[in-house]
Amino acid sequence: MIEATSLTRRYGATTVVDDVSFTCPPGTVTGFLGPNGAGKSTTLRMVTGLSTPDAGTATVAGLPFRRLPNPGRVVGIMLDASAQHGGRTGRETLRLAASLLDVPPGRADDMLELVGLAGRPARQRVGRYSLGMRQRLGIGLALLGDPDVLVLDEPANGLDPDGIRWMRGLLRRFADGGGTVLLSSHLLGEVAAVADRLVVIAGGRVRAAGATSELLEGQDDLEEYYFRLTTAEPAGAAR
Ligand SMILES: Nc1ncnc2c1ncn2[C@@H]1O[C@H](COP(=O)(O)OP(=O)(O)OP(=O)(O)O)[C@@H](O)[C@H]1O
Repeated sequence: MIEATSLTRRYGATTVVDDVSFTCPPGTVTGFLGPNGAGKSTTLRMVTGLSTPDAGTATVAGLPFRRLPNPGRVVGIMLDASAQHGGRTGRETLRLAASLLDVPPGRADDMLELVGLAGRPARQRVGRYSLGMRQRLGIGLALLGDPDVLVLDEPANGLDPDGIRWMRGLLRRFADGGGTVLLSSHLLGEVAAVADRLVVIAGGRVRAAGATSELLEGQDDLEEYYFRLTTAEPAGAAR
């Protein structure tokens, strides 16, 4: 599971993540929602040890990410699907990652199959991939170490409607098998379709958090509800 407690991050005089707390229990998908610049990526970077909080803590499977003995086997991460070397093929990318994680090379091929990149796409250079293909490769990389936890920044970005449906199914099955998923998005409708729980942030502060069914109960217009949540002043904002 993932536990964030009062996470805070400042850049210069600006607090971009302000006292953010949430829990992602095993067996659930948590959607982390907010508009551009809300602080989602910064929070995910703190959860995955890429950025050090100015205050607060984040743990994955009970430990701060940097203290996990074999992090790739515990948590699969996709923060930037375009971060892969463009000169390697999809298969080479996964094979190399498999050797670094010390998983059998055959697992790389299994992942290519799983994410729909087996065959010709596996032999293409990643630099030639569409954004949707990069997202698929990123998911394959995240799943390579057979982790219990997935942390994904905007995984639906660049996927076509079919791809989005595929991604939902994959994440649902992962969670139904006991896994923990935390994924970010700008789009409430898209996330509400798969997430059991939602954490909505704006201006670095949590605006709403809880079970999706409870938060959305009686809300006929998701867009309007989301707009209200993310533009209203947060409770106790005067500080
Ligand atoms: N390295 C940095 N230095 C200075 N400011 C930063 C840095 N990284 C992020 N920020 C600022 O922190 C704020 C939150 O950014 P963040 O990327 O976490 O938002 P986000 O919710 O992921 O947005 P988006 O949906 O656009 O990706 C923004 O105002 C951004 O400009």
